[in-house]
Amino acid sequence: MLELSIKGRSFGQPVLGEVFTSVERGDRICLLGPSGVGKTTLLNAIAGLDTSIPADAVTGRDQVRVGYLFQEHRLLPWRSLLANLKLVGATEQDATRLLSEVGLTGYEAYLPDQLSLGMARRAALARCLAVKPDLLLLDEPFASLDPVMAKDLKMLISGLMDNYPDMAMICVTHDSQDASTLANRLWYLDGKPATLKWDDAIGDSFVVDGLLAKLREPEAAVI
Ligand SMILES: Nc1ncnc2c1ncn2[C@@H]1O[C@H](COP(=O)(O)OP(=O)(O)OP(=O)(O)O)[C@@H](O)[C@H]1O
Repeated sequence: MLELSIKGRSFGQPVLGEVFTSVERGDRICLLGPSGVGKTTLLNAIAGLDTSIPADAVTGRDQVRVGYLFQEHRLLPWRSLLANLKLVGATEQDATRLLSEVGLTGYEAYLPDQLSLGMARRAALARCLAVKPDLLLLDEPFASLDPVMAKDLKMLISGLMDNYPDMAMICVTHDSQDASTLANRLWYLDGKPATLKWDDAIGDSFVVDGLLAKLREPEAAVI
C-alpha cells in the first residue's frame, strides 16, 4: 500500500536517518522507541505533513486516505461533535453511527470542551474514521488517560481494527504491552539519527519485552 524510502530528516541536527520499509493493508504496527527519538516525526512524514520530506519518499500515498489521531484532539471547539465529523465529509447518518461506534451516542450535540479527555480522544478517533481511512495513524492515543480509560480505548481500537480488516494502523506507544494487544508488527526506532532497528511480526508481550531488552543493548545489531 505504501513504500517508504525516507532519506532522513534534520531539525538543525539529524533526527531521522534512512527509513526504508512498507505498509500493507491490514498491518497493525506498533511504533516504539525512546522519548524524543523521532516517532512523531516519522508519522508526520508518512502522513505527508512534513513538507521537508520529498513527496516521492512515500510512494502510494496519493491512493491512500489517512486518518491521523494527534496527541491533542484538534476538534473545532465551537462545533458540536456531529458537526466536526460532518466537516470532514461524513453524512449525518455516518457521523451518528461513528459516534456510536466509539461509545458516544447521546453526545452528538456536545462541544469538544464539554467532554473528558478520554471522550474527546474517542470523538477525534471517530473523526479519523469519518474520512474512511486506508491508514490510521495514532500518536500515543493512551497518553494521559487513567488506566481504565486507556484500557477501554485499547479495546475499542482493537475492535475497530477487527471491524475494518483492510485498514492499516501505525500506533505510537511507550508501552510494549500495547504492541502485543494491538499489533501484529513492531517497528522499533532508535539511534541518532534514528532508524528502524526492528521491523517484523511480533508475538506476545513476553517476546516483545525480551526483544526490546535486546535491542536496547548498546551492541544491538542494526537491521
Ligand atoms: N518542528 C520541530 N522543530 C525543531 N525540532 C523538532 C521539531 N519537531 C521535532 N523536533 C525534534 O525532533 C526530535 C524528535 O521529535 P519527535 O516528536 O518526533 O520524537 P518522539 O519520538 O515522537 O518523542 P516522544 O516520544 O517524546 O513524543 C526531538 O528532539 C524534537 O525536539
